[in-house]
Amino acid sequence: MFTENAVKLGIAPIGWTNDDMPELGKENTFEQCISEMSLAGFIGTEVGNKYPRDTKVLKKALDLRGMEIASAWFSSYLTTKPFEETEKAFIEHRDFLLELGAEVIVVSEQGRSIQGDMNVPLFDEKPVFTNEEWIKLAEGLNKLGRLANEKNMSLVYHHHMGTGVQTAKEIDQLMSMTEEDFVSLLYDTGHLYFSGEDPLEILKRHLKRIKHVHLKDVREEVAEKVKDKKMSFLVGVREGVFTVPGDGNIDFTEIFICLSNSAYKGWLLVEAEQDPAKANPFEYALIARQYIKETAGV
Ligand SMILES: O=C1C[C@@H](O)[C@H](O)[C@@H](O)C1=O
Ligand SMILES: [Co+2]
Repeated sequence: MFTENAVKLGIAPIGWTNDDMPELGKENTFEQCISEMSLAGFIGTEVGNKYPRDTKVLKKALDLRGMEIASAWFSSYLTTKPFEETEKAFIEHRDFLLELGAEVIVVSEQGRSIQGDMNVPLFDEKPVFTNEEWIKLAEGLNKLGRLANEKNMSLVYHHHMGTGVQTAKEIDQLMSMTEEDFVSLLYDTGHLYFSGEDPLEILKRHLKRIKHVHLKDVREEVAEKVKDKKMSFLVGVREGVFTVPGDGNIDFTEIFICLSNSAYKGWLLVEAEQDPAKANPFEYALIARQYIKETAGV
């Protein structure tokens, strides 16, 4: 389905050790994590909290396994902190990724985010940005995107549950308020489905802006439970709302067809945070790899 070399397959470390809840998978080492990724047939990864920060050490460990860095998450606070603070941290993050050879920088606005609050009900209390916050966010992202472009890199914005950019309407608003030369979109299937959106519809609508893909599946019955029982995002993750493609309720067939028929070039990165004590990360990486082979032909 995908033409040769159009996409690269990666997997995030969050199934092995969870940066948002470091107690999940604390026993799994960095070396085990990247070895199992490679053994399961992936050639890339994003940076997790156990990865060495020394780029030479990190690159050597990855090179030994034929792996590379696709990107790493950056939390912006454009709506709540002075721009200069976010700018300084962003430049450091950009330069770290540049040294590692990454081409995209994942950015998610965390001003008033509830994604890290263990006890705040996800569906009742997500932030809704005011006009003033939207303007700060859009203007700030345009500036950060310019800084990314200076190094031939792209800023890819991560819409996320529990943040001010979660729903289809909010994604549309962000895309319309930012400049396409500076702000691209990270398409995360799991966050869209969990939010109650149609991932395929968003893909078709913003295809031209999408420069990075997170493949996450959702267990529908757990998503319903999170909503009904007013659980937080993190409790939902612990309960198993997310899983690897092929193991949940999203049918990726049309998604892969749409991406492969487009000009998309870049990473398809499996990202399925769940409790590694319940879902063995290596076993689930193999399930994902097999599903992608069968469904996307790569
Ligand atoms: O890209 C992501 C990074 C994680 O830290 C986050 O919580 C997860 O849900 C995600 O999509
Ligand atoms: Co993601």
